[in-house]
Amino acid sequence: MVEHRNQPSPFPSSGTGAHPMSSPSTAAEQAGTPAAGLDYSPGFGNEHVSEAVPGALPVGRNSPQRAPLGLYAEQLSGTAFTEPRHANRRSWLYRIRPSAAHPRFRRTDNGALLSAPFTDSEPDPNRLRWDPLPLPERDTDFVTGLYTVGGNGDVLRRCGIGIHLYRANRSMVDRVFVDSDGELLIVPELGGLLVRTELGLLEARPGQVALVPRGVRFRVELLDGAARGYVCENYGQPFRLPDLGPIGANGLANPRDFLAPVAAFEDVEEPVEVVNKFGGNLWAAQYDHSPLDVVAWHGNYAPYVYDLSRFNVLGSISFDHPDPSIFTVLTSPSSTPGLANADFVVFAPRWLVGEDTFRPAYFHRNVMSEFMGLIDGAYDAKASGFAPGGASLHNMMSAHGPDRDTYAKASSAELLPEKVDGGTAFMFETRWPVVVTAQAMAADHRQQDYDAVWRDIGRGFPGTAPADGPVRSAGPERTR
Ligand SMILES: O=C(O)Cc1cc(O)ccc1O
Ligand SMILES: [Fe+2]
Repeated sequence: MVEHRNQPSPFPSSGTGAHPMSSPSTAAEQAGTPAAGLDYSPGFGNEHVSEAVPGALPVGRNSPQRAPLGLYAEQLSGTAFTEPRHANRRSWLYRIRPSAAHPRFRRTDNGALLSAPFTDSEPDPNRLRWDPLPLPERDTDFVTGLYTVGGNGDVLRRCGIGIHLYRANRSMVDRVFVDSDGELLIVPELGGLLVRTELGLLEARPGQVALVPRGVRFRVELLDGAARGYVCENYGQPFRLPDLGPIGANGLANPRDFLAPVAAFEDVEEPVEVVNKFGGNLWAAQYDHSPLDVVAWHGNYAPYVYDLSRFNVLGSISFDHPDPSIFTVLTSPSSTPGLANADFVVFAPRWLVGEDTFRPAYFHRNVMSEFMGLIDGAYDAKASGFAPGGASLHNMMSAHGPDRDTYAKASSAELLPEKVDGGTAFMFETRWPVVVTAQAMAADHRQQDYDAVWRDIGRGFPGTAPADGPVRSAGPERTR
């Protein structure tokens, strides 16, 4: 039997224990720490290794007879034990108490947090758009402030997504949330979040996204007075980086820019409410301690934060508008190659140089369903009506694209190289039609006449052949 308790740790001591704020580690500095003051361990899907107290990690094995420092060893599996190595996600946690030491969960109010399938509304073929969700008037923390817009698939079959908004005006206090139904991709639009997870701390501000894996307990604290944003609850396979194919070994979201936390624990022996989303409902249990008590961990199942400004935007340098799949940050695959359960796609600042090209999003109908949000500024395919914090849904096969004003402008613009840097929009694109909840259909902030943005578009034929006017690019003539 090997006794590790008194051996020096072979791992760098990067954690901060009960004092989670500390100066950035070298690794985090190299990767560029978006959150000043927090340590991170960089690399998407890496086998991270972190201990808040030196010697807390066992050496050479996961589950020694007695874990170091009297800690309890516990495996957290995010994929089936037998999934292929490239997809397999699990971490080993070394904690003050085993997670098993908890009282009974009892049903609690779901509030506005709902799960697919939704039975109180019908799939709707109409284009839908919402103004920003008003900020709460009453005390509202991140969990209470979750508001479901729609979703698809089936929460119990681990397929599809839930699409939520959140708005909050206070930090979670003495309570912790865990989503057993899926991982949470959090997209802040207003206000920064400090996300205290079992595996350590993340900071996510507008322009950054945070992901909390299925089953990881966390508490959200507000860094600014109020917070609002979007959440993709992914019931399906965990988000991963998309394959790059002919793009090559680099580009789009680079793995090193994804930052996992380092171990940081709280040793709290006071009542803590743990709210567990399970099977579409909320359940709560009153613990006599904080479950955020992981002193050390290692593995590849971890939360992370990603700064969208790190996205290496690729696009056409000749002509035509590429499909927005080139803007995929993360993809949750289905069992059909190339068919995503969900893609997270970002429309980040970029140069447009296409010759003889209609440069904004084209008119289109798509078998995939497109939910869009706006983090700041404006989206270049919509001249008005799509505000930061707002949302749109272009469901399976619904006809959409540039609004009337955008079309008029872009189809007659002089095609000089142009930087589109007026804002950052994103899309949750998903394989199945999105069913909108009854609450989001009936909501005051839903726009009643989104169709109007395409009204009065004149007929295009017979038209006038473009002369050598501003519509034409300065590029060479092509013959067909
Ligand atoms: O509808 C949208 O605005 C999203 C979108 C953008 C784009 O550039 C091409 C296709 C597409 O669905
Ligand atoms: Fe679209």
